Amino acid sequence: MTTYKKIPTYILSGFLGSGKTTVLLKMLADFKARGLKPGIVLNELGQVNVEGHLFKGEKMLEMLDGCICCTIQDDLREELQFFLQDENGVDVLLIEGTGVANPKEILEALADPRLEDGFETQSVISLADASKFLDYRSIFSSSREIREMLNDQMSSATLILLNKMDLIQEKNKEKIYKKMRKLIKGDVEIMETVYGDVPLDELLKKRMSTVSVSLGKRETDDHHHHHQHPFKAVKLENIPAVERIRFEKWLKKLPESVLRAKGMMQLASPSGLYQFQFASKEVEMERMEDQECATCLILIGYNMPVDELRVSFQKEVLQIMHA
Ligand SMILES: Nc1nc2c(ncn2[C@@H]2O[C@H](COP(=O)(O)OP(=O)(O)OP(=O)(O)O)[C@@H](O)[C@H]2O)c(=O)[nH]1
Repeated sequence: MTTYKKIPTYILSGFLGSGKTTVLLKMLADFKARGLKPGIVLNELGQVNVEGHLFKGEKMLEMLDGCICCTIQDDLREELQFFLQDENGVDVLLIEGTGVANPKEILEALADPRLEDGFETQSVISLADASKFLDYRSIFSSSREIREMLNDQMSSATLILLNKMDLIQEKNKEKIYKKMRKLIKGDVEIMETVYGDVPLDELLKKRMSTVSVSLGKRETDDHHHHHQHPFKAVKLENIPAVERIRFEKWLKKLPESVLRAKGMMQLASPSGLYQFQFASKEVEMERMEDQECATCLILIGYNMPVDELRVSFQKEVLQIMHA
């Protein structure tokens, strides 16, 4: 029998804006420094990957406008085959789900008999935004589906990164740990992080011995392919130049139903094209090297009042009064 080396695979999980891409980029940089060739599977909720430029030159598959956990779980299976072809070989594979993906479903896709011999899941690294961990549990207390998804993101983990510790209120720490301990398996380690900073060796530890997914239960996919995501991504395009201060003010005043925003904006001053990130009520902007990209604003949230948001953007940011 021929034996060949399986590709060590890491799953990055965690809710919207918790810091998955931040950790992924650190892992990539470290792999390269060690002379390893990484492969990446990225899944975005919006129709466009606004962070695409960060991965220039990488072997990457993007799965846009869907979510690994439902409609494109089959695509994930198909596309993972890409990395099994000799010419696309990689030393290690990183899979980042959307912020609303259930890592169990990713594990299930990897446990497919056609893939099982090719990939070996080492760890499910789940990030939690420490500054929002308790808030989210109260905001979503009335939705069983979301609560379960948030809980599964923690309970399926083999390592938890309690991220954004710089934004946390000290008095909440004990409550977070209490809640977290109830969700995770006893021996799962929790590491406190800021910008996902952990030694790579900790992230790379093989923390998964057997994949606890029952393939017997795949039941022709009847149940989990039909749920509707309560989360939606809305995209605004062709946006004229905006004043940075006005835009940031608008972002910070967004209703709680908007959980995350990102995109590409043309700023009036300082003038230029900027990529922006909005998570945990914080805004980050970075000037793009390539100033030719199209502008867009992606809002991700839960039951968002889309028309109101569009109108308030026009009025408050673009100052179009007759919107
Ligand atoms: N203050 C603070 N900001 C952080 C930290 N970690 C990440 N961020 C910022 O939070 C924002 C979201 O981080 P990402 O790494 O894009 O989060 P994500 O989980 O990939 O987000 P989704 O794309 O929504 O799934 C970015 O602006 C990050 O720079 C942290 O520890 N502290």
